Amino acid sequence: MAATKIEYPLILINFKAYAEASGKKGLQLAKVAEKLSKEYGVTIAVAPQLTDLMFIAQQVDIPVFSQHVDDVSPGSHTGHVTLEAVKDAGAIGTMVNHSERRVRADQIDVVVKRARQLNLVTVVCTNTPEVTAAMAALGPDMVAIEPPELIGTGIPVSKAKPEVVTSSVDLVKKINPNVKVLCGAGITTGDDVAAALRLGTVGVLLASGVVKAKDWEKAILDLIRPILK
Ligand SMILES: O=C[C@H](O)COP(=O)(O)O
Repeated sequence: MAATKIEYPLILINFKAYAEASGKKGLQLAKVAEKLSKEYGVTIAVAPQLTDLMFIAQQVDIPVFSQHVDDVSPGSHTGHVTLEAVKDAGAIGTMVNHSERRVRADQIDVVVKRARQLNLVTVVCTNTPEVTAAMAALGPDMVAIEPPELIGTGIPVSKAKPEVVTSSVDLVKKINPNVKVLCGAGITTGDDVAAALRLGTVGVLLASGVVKAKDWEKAILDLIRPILK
């Protein structure tokens, strides 16, 4: 049964649509994350592929997020993903507006408000400090600043564009200090995570650095090194 509470710092691993983390392989990766999370007392959450959401949420005791959700209520909406379905699947919450799955600001607003009513945690992805500020005004639990040009490059935002992260953190503090800030794009090593935390974030959102690693356990162990309790 997936965990129902988030503690920070947070390492959120997005499985995207990578073949390496699809179906049973996705479950194996989530199990590795769960094992290391328990062993080292670090919060590691996963965002599996939507088709695997319930399958994985039922079998791991770490927070599980949906990668995306639509702004529709249950009903006549073929091919859409509702917040209710994500909750039924056992997810703690959802990401929304990932740069690979953008949605309109008015739709994000609906998702954030409805998610709050359903006690689901929201992570709104953003691309610039200005957009981060605008999204923080909607009151999600977290925003995740990710310059799209660094995604999947292995060049960490926390080192390559620290000013983007610090400006986002500063703006969010002014606009809605309750909103927590993650950063992502190119995060691969523990040093990248340490840099992200030094810049004022509460954690990272990452994908390829773990999903595409030859040895998942080694990759995650390196990532959590700076936050071991
Ligand atoms: O959701 C994750 C982000 O898009 C970062 O992806 P990445 O870690 O492969 O650069």
